[in-house]
Amino acid sequence: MVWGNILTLRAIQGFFVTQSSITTTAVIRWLAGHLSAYKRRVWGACIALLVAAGAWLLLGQGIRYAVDSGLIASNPESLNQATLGVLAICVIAALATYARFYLMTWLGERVSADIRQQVYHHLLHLPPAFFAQMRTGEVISRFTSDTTVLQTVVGMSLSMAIRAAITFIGALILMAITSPLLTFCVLLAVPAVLVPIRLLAPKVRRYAKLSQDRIADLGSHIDQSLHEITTVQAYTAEQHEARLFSSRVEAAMDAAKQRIHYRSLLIGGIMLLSLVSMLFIAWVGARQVFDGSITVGELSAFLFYAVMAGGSVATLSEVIGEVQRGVGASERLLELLSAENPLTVVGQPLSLSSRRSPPAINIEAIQFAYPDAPVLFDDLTVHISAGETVALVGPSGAGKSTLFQLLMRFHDVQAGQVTLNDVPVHQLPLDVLRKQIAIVTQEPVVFADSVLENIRYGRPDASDEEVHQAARSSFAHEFIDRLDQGYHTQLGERGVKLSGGQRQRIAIARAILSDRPVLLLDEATSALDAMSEKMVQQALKTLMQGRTTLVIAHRLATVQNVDRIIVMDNGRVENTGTHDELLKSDTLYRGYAELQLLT
Ligand SMILES: Nc1ncnc2c1ncn2[C@@H]1O[C@H](COP(=O)(O)OP(=O)(O)OP(=O)(O)O)[C@@H](O)[C@H]1O
Repeated sequence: MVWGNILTLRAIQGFFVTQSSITTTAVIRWLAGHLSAYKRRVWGACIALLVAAGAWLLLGQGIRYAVDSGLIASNPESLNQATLGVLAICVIAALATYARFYLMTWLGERVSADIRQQVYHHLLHLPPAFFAQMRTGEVISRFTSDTTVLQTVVGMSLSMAIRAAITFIGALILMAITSPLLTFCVLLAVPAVLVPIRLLAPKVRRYAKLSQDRIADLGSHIDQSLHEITTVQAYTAEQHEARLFSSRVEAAMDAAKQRIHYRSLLIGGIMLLSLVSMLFIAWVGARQVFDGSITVGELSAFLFYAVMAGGSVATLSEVIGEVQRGVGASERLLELLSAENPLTVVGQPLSLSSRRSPPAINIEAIQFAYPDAPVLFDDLTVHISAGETVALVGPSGAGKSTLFQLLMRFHDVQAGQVTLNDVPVHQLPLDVLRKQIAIVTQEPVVFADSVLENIRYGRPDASDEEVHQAARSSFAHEFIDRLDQGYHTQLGERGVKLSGGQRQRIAIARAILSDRPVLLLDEATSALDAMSEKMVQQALKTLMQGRTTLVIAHRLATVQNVDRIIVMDNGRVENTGTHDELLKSDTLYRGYAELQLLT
């Protein structure tokens, strides 16, 4: 099918917009978009910035007045006036600086918090294939360190850069009023100062991004090794992990060294060029005082402005590196945001005629391969009637779990279609489709939350009593009751405080509570002891009534009584029938049954 081909093509090309196509303009537009939600504070910060810069500039005039009318003219009255004036200017400058600092830091925090939410929301909707391609540790690093860089850049560096730019322009104007000749000399020096910025800033930015990438590698290493700490320690792989980590730390350090090198060059180069220019200007100025074309006060004011202008350029040179770092961090976050979800509704969105009654499931001549993997299903057809309970059996790798994934549309088929009540899944909004299905996976998932909330995950609006009822049906109530704080016991990350069988019963309770018309059970009772399994099987049997159920089971004892068994091998349906029929007609199935002493 054409849509299938288009989707695969996109998936093969990868999820990302390539980094080179994210321009600085796009980054600025993106950040400006976030800032525009807080216009009043942005205006407030700009006004505070202008007032502070203006006050500092006015200080030069105070100095000129104090020198010419006070010092040189030996007039104490003027000197007092000038001192009071300068004091007032200082107070205004300090108040405006407070307002600027507060507002800009607030904006930095706010924007990075908003960006975290935007990126997280986006990621939540990306398909599992994206996370198979991108390591979660890397994603976490982009969240934490890149947004922190942005927070500093928007909150501090950007305001410093704007303040420095305003001060520079203002100082230049006042210098021009004081002495056009000296200002001309300053203007001659400006291009020289810009040369290192032009040459070195792109390098700083490149190495900043590389350095963040290396930090992300560290994040994913920590994430993986600490999550699997039991395996690491069981195989006494601590040394190996430490060595690997150390090599990654060094790689991050190397990238950082390059960034620091170019940043230092940038700062040092600009410093040197501005100081040399200042020296030259002071020399020309002193000669102008000699020939009487300017007063000592004017020269003092001019030098004050020149120092301010030089200081602004130095600030700019420092924060430009930081801003480049922010652009690098933004690029990495924009990359995450550019990842597209290929699983969109194709054509006119349809709905299901009845959301409550169990649907018929049809898999029609599908073709499917995982990205970069050989074809798994080639022309596979499976029909499941409404309300039927069907077991899928077959050797490992036959494609049983993949069928579940296709039913929930975690991947798209490349040809053919999967339908629910004759509605193709690719024409159903994803949430409508997935709200039809309750799944218990091979490795039951338990979140770091209370037992109550773990079960309620299946239906967030369920009452406590409904949660207890679901736990009773999955035979989980008894062990939950024995826990320290019963249903309020916190289960720890990934449910580490529970046994495999207990986790499975929590997952089954969640599925029971969710009360959805399709039930997918992937080895749902494999971790239970014989006694609990028997009880849970009984509970599942009741649950399956009035639902369309697909069960994957390696142990045939658990599926002997289902309506139909489908024997799969190598992505193909080998046979189908009841347990007794298959015992007679299917050698693969009989072989299984004999191994499990069921004959
Ligand atoms: N995300 C993936 N990317 C690439 N290949 C995959 C992916 N998931 C599964 N496969 C491959 O697809 C094939 C079918 O896997 P699947 O998990 O559907 O088998 P299964 O019948 O459920 O096996 P088991 O009974 O061991 O769970 C296997 O060869 C597997 O290696």
